[in-house]
This record gives sequence, structure tokens and C-alpha cells, in this order.
Amino acid sequence: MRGKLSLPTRVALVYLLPVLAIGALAIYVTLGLRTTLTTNEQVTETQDIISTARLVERLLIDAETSLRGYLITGDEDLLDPYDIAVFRFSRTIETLARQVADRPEQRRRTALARELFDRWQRSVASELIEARRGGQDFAAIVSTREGTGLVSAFRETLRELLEAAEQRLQDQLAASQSGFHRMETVAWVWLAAAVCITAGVGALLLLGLSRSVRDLTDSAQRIADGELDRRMTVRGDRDISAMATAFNRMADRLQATVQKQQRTQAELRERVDRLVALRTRESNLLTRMGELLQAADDREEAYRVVAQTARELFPDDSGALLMLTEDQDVLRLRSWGRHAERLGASAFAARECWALRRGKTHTGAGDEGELSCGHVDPAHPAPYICIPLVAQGETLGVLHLRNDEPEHEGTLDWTDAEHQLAATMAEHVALALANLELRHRLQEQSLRDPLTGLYNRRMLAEALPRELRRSARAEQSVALLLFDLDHFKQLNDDHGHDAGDAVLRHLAGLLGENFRGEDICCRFGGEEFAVVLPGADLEHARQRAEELRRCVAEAAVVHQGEALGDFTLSLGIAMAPQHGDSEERLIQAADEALYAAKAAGRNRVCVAGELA
Ligand SMILES: Nc1nc2c(ncn2[C@@H]2O[C@H](COP(=O)(O)OP(=O)(O)OP(=O)(O)O)[C@@H](O)[C@H]2O)c(=O)[nH]1
Repeated sequence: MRGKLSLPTRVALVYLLPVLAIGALAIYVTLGLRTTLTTNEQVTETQDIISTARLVERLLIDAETSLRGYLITGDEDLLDPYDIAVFRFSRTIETLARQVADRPEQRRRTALARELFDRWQRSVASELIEARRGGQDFAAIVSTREGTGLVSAFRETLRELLEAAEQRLQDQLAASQSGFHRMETVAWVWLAAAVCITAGVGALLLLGLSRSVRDLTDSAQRIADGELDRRMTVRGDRDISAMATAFNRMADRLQATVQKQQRTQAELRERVDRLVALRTRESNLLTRMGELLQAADDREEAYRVVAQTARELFPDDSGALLMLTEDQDVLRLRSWGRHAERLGASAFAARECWALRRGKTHTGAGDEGELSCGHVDPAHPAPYICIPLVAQGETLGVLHLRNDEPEHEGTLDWTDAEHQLAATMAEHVALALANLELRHRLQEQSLRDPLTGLYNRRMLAEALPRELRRSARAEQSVALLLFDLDHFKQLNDDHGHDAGDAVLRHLAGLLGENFRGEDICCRFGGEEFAVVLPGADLEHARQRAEELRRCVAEAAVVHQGEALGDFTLSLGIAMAPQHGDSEERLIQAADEALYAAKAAGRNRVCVAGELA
């Protein structure tokens, strides 16, 4: 039955079994009761036969007793019971005959009894009554003993009939009783069997159900606790096994979903970790770049820092730092990357760059399209980005990046993150370069004389010891020229202080023309100037000094339309290490030489150590 019947069928069976059993029992009991009823009817019939037979016997006795009384007394009234008995006998014997009609033996006995009574009544009783009325001797009739014989035979016949009837009654009662007992036994056994079978089937059903429910609860609990590979045991019952299979399928899908979710989460975490690591690295690189730019002494150092940081932040890209000049030209001051040679023009007008023109970040494909900047080389198209370097509202230049990796070729697929990173870097670079420029300007201002633009005495105090050390290391000499405008006071007095200033500025211009870039030209104070010539020997220094003296003597300065007349220079030269290897001694030696030149008549060059 297991596995063949569904759960509802088996539950229905548990209910149906006792109903069927009780129904069958009811039919059985009904049939049994009918049998008992029939038996009881038969018992009643037999009892009726017995009472009728007893009545027949009593009627004979009544008739005989009445007859005897009349014979003794001759009183006619005493014959009434006789007449009644005879009358009732014929009707009663008729009844008895009907009652035993279906039983031949009893029918025969009844007929015999009727015949014997009739014969007694006709040939004995009637004769005796006639004889007594006629006064005849009825004793002779009695003495024949015919009557006694008939009555005895009658009684014997009735006794046999009664015995047979009573025997039959006994049999019927016994049969009725045993039938009832059998029915009672069958009913109890039937009921007990029905209860046992129902209880057994119900118990089996409950056992199976409770085991499956326990298994289901346990499995669900374990899955809820995270034991996702837990499954139900699929047992034979169709519905339960279907439920277990469905549960297991649900658990499979749940496990697959959870595992997929865990995988996704792990991937996500990994990506986030990678992203965080990348962002941290980028942030560290930007921070380091900021610190290095802060510490940079000059622009060259700053440009190197920018190039190195860009190389690390954008390892797949080539790039360039393009700086704007005062003439609105753009110069490529640094480039980096594997394809730096493809970066295009190294100098171009600012309008060539869309980013500079619009003041906004510009991306292009680098081909010949209209949206590509003019400075990009269309022979090597690659996606690029130009970000203006803007600090404190001033545009300093452009950070240019291009990607020559194959997957980028011909596309504009700079990601938002790359955009953002490049923009952040550009912000840092712009701010740092602006700061550097400001620092440079302040430093320049503190080291320069505002009137002439030449370095001031402070710069000389810094530069001279440095040059002395460097020359000493290189075993070279250093020349110091110290010179002074002759009769400058007179010039001021004659033409005014502004005219004097104009002469001083003119002299500064002449210094710029007569000395090299590495020579350090300073305004020493008032109308006194100094020039340091690193690596120069005495002859060279003397030559430069003479050239300057001549140049000044020949110069014509016009101030506010007025020719300021001739003016001359007196110059002193001191050489390191011959005339002094320290700043103080060298300056002193040069000053002495200058003083000697003045003393000798001005407009001349004197060398320390050659003084008279
Ligand atoms: N216009 C102008 N004059 C200056 C400046 N600094 C110093 N002087 C003047 O330069 C003059 C220097 O005069 P002196 O020291 O007597 O020297 P000198 O007149 O050139 O005479 P010698 O040097 O002996 O030839 C003074 O009158 C100062 O006022 C300056 O920045 N501008």
C-alpha cells in the first residue's frame, strides 16, 4: 500500500475503515435479529400448540368429570359443563389441527386425539347419559371399560403430542440462544478487529507523517542556521516524497542563490579592495607629488616631479606638461611615456589647444577631426585629454595625456575615474606651480634692486661665498669687479635725482649687454656696482672691465628730452684666490682697487695688488 496510495487516500481510509466495519456489522446484526425474530415466532407457535393441547386435555377432563357427576346424581344441571366442554373441544381441536398442519406427525396425533374423543363422546358418554335418563343400568356400560380405554388412548396421544412439542420448543430456544451468542461474539470480534486495524493504519500514517514533519522541521531549521547542503530524505510515500523532493529543490535553489550571492559579494569586496588600494595609491602619489612640489627649488625640479608622478599614475599613457608663456605661446617643457615621440608640436600658439581656448578639459580622438587640438599629431591618432592648469584664476598651461593602448585607439573612452584623477592631478600641479612661481617672484624681489632690476647686495652676500666655494672645488679663479659712477653727485645736482635714476637704469642695461648670464651683476649700493665673474682669470676680468668702462664713457643718456652729458666709471678688480679667498677680503681688495682708480683720476680700471 505504501507508495501506491496518496496521503489524502490514506487519511480517507483511516476514516472509512471504521465506517465500513460498522456498516457491515449493522447488516450482520440486522440479519441475525431477523433470524432470532423468526426463531421467536416459531417458539411462540410451539408454545401456542402446547397450550392448545393442554386445553384439549382439560376439556376431556371437564367433560368426563361433568358426566360422572350427572351419572351419580342424575341432576341435569350437572351436564352443562359436559356440553360446554364437548362444544369447545371441537373448536379447540380444530385450532390445534391448524397449528400443526405443517408437521405431519403432530397432525396425525391431533387427528387421532379427535377421533378418540369423538368415539368416547358418541359411543360411551352419550350412551351413559341416555341410559341414566331412561333409568337404565348405566353400570353395565361402564363395566365394558370402553370409555376408560378410549380416554387412556386419548391421553397417551396428547402426551406424545405435548412431549414432541416441548422437545421442539427446547430445540428452538436453544437455537435462538446460540444464534444470539454467535452474533454477540461476531459483533465484538468484528468491532475489535475494526478498531485494531483502524488504530494500526492511523498509527502508521501518523508515524510516517510525524517522521516526515520532524525531518522537514529539522532540515528547515538547519538550513536557516546556515547548513545549506542539508536535504530531506526522500521516502516512499508519494505525497511525502513529493513534498521532500520539492523541499530539496527549493533548498538547491536557495543554496545556489546564496552561493551566487556570496560569490558576487566576494567579487564586489575584491573589486572594492582593489579600487580602495588603487585610490589609496593614487592619493599617496598625489600627496607625495604635492610635498615634492612644495620642496622643489626651481621649475625644472617641479617639472621632473610632475612627469614622474604622471608616469606612475597613468602607466599606460604618454603625456606632456605644456606651459603658457607671456606671449601666449605654449611650450612643451616635459614629456613622458612610451610614445612621447607621438605627442605632436613642442611649441604652438595657445589657440591651437581647445582646452586653453575654452578654459575647460577637452578630450579628443587625436585624428584629423575638427574636435582634435591643433598641437596633436594626426599621423598618430590616439584618444587624448587636455586639462588646463588654472590656479587663482590664472591659466598656467595644460596637462596633456594620450593613450596609445590598442583598446583605446580611435575612441574617446576616458573613464570618469581617469578624468577625475587627471583633473585632480592638474589642480595639484597648477597650485604647486603657481606657488613656486610666487615663491620665485618673492625671492627674486628680495634679491633684486627695484630701481635697476639688478641683484642687490644681499644677493651678492649669498652668491659670492657660493661661487668662491665652487671655484675652489674646481680650482678656478673668481673675479670681482667693483665700480662707481664718477661725480654722480654732480649729475644729481645738475639734472635732478630722476635723471640720476635714469643713468643708473641705463648702466644696468649696459651690464646686461656686457656680461654673460652666469655672471652675477649687483647694485652694491647708491651709485656703486659689483659683478662676479665665476671662472674668469685676471686678463679676462680686466678685458670685461675695460669694455664696460669704454661702453659707459661712450654712452649717451637722454632723460626727458635732455642729454645728460658724458659720465664715466672707475673700476677695481680683485681676484680670488690671489687677492682673497673670502667674501670680505675679496670685496675689500676690490674696494681698495676702486679707491685707487678714483685716486688715480677716475675713468680707469685698477687691479688689486697692482696698486702703486
Ligand atoms: N639719483 C640717484 N642718486 C643716488 C642714488 N644713490 C646715491 N645717489 C647719489 O650719488 C651720489 C654719490 O656722491 P659721492 O659719494 O660724493 O660720489 P661722487 O659724487 O660720484 O664722487 P666720486 O665717486 O668721488 O666720483 C650722492 O649724491 C647720492 O645722493 C640713487 O639711487 N639715485
